[in-house]
Amino acid sequence: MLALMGAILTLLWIPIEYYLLPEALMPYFLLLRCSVAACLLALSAWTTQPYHLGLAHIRLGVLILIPSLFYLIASLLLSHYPPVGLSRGYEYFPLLLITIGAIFPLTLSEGILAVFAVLLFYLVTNSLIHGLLTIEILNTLWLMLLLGSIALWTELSQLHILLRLYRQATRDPLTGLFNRRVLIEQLQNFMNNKHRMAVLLFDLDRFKRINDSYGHLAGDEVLRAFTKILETQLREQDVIGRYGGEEFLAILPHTTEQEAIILAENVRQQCHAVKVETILHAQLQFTVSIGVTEWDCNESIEFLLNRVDDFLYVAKERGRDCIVAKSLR
Ligand SMILES: Nc1nc2c(ncn2[C@@H]2O[C@H](COP(=O)(O)OP(=O)(O)OP(=O)(O)O)[C@@H](O)[C@H]2O)c(=O)[nH]1
Repeated sequence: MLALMGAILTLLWIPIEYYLLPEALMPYFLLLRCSVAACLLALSAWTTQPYHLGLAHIRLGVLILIPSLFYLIASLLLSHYPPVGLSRGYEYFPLLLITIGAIFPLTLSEGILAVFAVLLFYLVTNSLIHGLLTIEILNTLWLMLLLGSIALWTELSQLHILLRLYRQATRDPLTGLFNRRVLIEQLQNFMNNKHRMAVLLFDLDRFKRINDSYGHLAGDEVLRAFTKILETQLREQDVIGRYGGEEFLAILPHTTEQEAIILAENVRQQCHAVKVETILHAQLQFTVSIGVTEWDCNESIEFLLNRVDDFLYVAKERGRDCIVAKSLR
């Protein structure tokens, strides 16, 4: 969007330059502006789906590089003529460039890199024309650093807000695990990529009784304790989330049913070992029922989730605190 706006503004400035620039320079500036507009248009058309951080960095780099090169060439062309009103306008260009970063939610290192890239271009351009570090160059450098710091602060604030919003949209606030929406998205991603996987559905047993006997805060503590068990017993590549009230789902990529049963059994055993202390210092224990299934490459999410839910139901019917899978029925 920004590149498209830049392309349009670059072209719109041509009639103004036509009246203000020395006639001999006009063909060069016409060619320069058309080339810059074409590059910016190409950049605006270059979109990538899904979002790719590495490519986003390259696009931001190119977005800084195109106007910086434009500034360098325009300044060199104008340096052969006595300063006119228009060339004074070009002096503001690096200041404008350094503030552009403020539009993006950049990290500290990305922001500093962008500021230094523009500073470097400014220094190279002006030392080619005026020689190194005149008082005017130092003055502009100081202004650029000031604006760059403000841009950095804005970039970091934006990033902070975005990350907070992202967390709120994707995480369960009590446990910090992924929410149901992310779990479904992840399942769909694995299915689209035809990844072999196993799915585990956990349901804490008689959880209502825990709430009724010890209070909701104690119930919340149990949910957190179970989250810790899942995080320690499952592997780094596994996707864990809170599926509903006291239900949790885990997606285990590249895992067979047999391997998933072993991991589920570790979780079940660990629940026996953990004691949760309530605010009234009572020690309470809990158990979990688990449904385990493996994805059959041709089935839909609904089929997969219904099957694992059926297995969980059977586990409850069998008296709870057990695992049910196709091979264990
Ligand atoms: N403390 C607390 N309780 C919750 C939360 N979300 C859901 N619950 C409670 O979880 C309980 C679920 O109860 P049920 O669906 O009857 O299931 P259960 O008592 O675990 O019985 P079984 O699943 O058959 O073993 C309800 O009492 C909900 O109020 C939560 O975030 N915190």
